[in-house]
Amino acid sequence: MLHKNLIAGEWVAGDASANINPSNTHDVVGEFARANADDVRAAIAAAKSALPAWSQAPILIRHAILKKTGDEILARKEELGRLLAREEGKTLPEAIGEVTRAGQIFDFFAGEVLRLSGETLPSVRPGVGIDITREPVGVVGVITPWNFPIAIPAWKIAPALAYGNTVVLKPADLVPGSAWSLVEILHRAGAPAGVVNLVMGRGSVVGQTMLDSPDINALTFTGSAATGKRVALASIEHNRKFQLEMGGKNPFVVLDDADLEVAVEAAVNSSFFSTGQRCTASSRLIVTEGIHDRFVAALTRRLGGLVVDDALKSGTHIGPVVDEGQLRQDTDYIDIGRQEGARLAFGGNRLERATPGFYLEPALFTEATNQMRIAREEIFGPVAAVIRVKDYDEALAVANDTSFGLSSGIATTSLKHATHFKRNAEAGMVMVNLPTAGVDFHVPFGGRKGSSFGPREQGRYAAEFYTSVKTAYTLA
Ligand SMILES: NC(=O)C1=CN([C@@H]2O[C@H](COP(=O)(O)OP(=O)(O)OC[C@H]3O[C@@H](n4cnc5c(N)ncnc54)[C@H](OP(=O)(O)O)[C@@H]3O)[C@@H](O)[C@H]2O)C=CC1
Ligand SMILES: O=C(O)CCC(=O)C(=O)O
Repeated sequence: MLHKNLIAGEWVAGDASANINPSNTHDVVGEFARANADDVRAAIAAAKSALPAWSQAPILIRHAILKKTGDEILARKEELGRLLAREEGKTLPEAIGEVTRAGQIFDFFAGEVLRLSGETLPSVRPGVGIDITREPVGVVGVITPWNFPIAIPAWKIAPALAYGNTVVLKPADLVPGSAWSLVEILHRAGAPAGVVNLVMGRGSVVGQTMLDSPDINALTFTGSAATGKRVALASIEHNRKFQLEMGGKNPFVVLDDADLEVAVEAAVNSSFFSTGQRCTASSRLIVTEGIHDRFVAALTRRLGGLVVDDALKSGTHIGPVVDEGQLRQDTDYIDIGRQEGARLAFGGNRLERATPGFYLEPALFTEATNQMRIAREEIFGPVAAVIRVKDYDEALAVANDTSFGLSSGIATTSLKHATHFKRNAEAGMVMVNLPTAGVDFHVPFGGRKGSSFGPREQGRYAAEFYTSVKTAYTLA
């Protein structure tokens, strides 16, 4: 069956592209239609004409559609989790966790529809009243990456719809299956024609046509810094609101006084779970010298016990890398690390398994410095470098010496250091004795410096991007 694009409420065919399972490249997950530029323009036009009715729709209708969508996602989390693990390569428990998060996000924003509010203030002028209200921004373009195939579309589409906007979604070409399922659920849940449009296909065609359209009023993007820059430049050109979530080079600090077990578990999760393919993953483990050798020994032992295998197999801890291109990027960086003089203390080899897939042993470097490319550039794979430092002050300085600022973590039993780190880490999110990755669905998500641009995503803070504030003055 060809999975078609959804444009103006109709399923529209297009050139078929095969969605391949990275755990087994002989396994075709499904055939998905690729949209062309005309399809994209039709989707944008449909979103524009659906906007007036949707933005005025009774809030109970908007609430019901989002709630129904969230409930169905949660009811089908095992099945959708299998699809996600099969197309992206994260393990089945990780994939079911992501689907669950997507369902919870829809439920959360279904609730937000009923909590929309404004403010009434007195004016400095006698007899004048002021109302401050929020209105939809309009047609929202959503461009998403491959590493969270359902959660990222969910955390962009749910608030867009809750606040009365219409949507054109372009999911990553590598993983259209989960996005297609999400849109199909929304369609059946009653989203009117044109309110949610799905245009699958390549970024260079589908994404670029969205960037070039004067009729997209706001664009929300997650992906690489290079594409983020294109989104920014095109959006400025079109006077469009935009929001970018890009890379990370997140530090995880381990202090002498850390609980070793807590530190190792948080580091393994931060650096290697989800195959290191999270913008919140930690690829810099900054360790003070009193615990350094014990930490490296314990971490290496732990890595030796991890199973890298088919994402759907029970007992797999780390699934495959998403595709051949990303695998090449990971192994290139492993070579770069060696050439730069870091010591490969564990792993880094390509692995053969029962089925042909993109399997890579987790790679741990030691004796790295923060100036090396492996410590400065986003790798986006199961590769981490340990940087030895003297004390907390040096650890904090190294942690902040990066052009990114998404997430930051520390393992310590010292309240003083934990408190100081929370205040002084130059990142949008700080974790104490917890992994740098794996965030809640109901609180703000986003970073600083080169990691993010624009208002925060998720939770109530999402309203900043998806609404436009109006201040009205009335002479009574
Ligand atoms: N912050 C994060 O969460 C992520 C960071 N990355 C980083 O980016 C690197 C490369 O990954 P990649 O998937 O290529 O990232 P991209 O930035 O290319 O992809 C993100 C999204 O942008 C789309 N896109 C690509 N080109 C354009 C364009 N000209 N106009 C509009 N949209 C476009 C992509 O489409 P399509 O893929 O269909 O061509 C995809 O939907 C990774 O190795 C990693 O370092 C990647 C993913 C997520
Ligand atoms: O760590 C998380 O839970 C979210 C990570 C994420 O959003 C990303 O990698 O794009």
